[in-house]
Amino acid sequence: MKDNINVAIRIRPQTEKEETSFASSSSAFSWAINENTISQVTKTDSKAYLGTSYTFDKVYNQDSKTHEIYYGAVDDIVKSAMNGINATVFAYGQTSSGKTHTMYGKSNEAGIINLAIREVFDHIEKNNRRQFIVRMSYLEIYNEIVSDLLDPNRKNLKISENANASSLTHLILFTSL
Ligand SMILES: Nc1ncnc2c1ncn2[C@@H]1O[C@H](COP(=O)(O)OP(=O)(O)OP(=O)(O)O)[C@@H](O)[C@H]1O
Repeated sequence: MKDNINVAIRIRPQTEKEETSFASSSSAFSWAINENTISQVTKTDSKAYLGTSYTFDKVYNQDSKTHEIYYGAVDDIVKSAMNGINATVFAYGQTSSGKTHTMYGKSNEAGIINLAIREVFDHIEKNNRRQFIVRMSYLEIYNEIVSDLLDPNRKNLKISENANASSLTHLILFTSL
């Protein structure tokens, strides 16, 4: 991978409500995708640029499937993690933008988490000369409260710094109270 940080955008299809309000709004604009750039265009002409464009490492349109995003933007990161390189994949976006749909998936479309876990265990199965220890935690950070979602009592977690971490790496640990 070329850079340490890659940003991919996924555009989700409009809901029926959004379609209706889009059709009736005179100030609404649309987005045109040109390779990795999205540009604001008038809603009637995808070539009539309104001036604002943003470029990302990857842009996936509303017809894209989660497995395309996984193999285009995530699989290399999971593979490097399996070779000892620290890696993070996270979804960021306003409410209802499609984070859960993309990361968690549905019964008919596996999410990024499912596909990543499958890759982790495929890698372990193919490398049976090495010993792997897989640890998992499942945390929620909501309104600055950290909860352990695997704890049936959902205790809030205390955040503390790891005193042994080097001055360059300030590792924040989530610990149970
Ligand atoms: N790519 C997609 N294709 C079809 N439907 C989608 C897509 N992305 C999201 N949706 C639908 O849009 C709605 C909102 O998506 P989702 O719940 O994933 O948003 P979210 O970002 O997790 O929201 P929140 O931050 O409020 O939890 C859901 O009904 C979901 O099924």
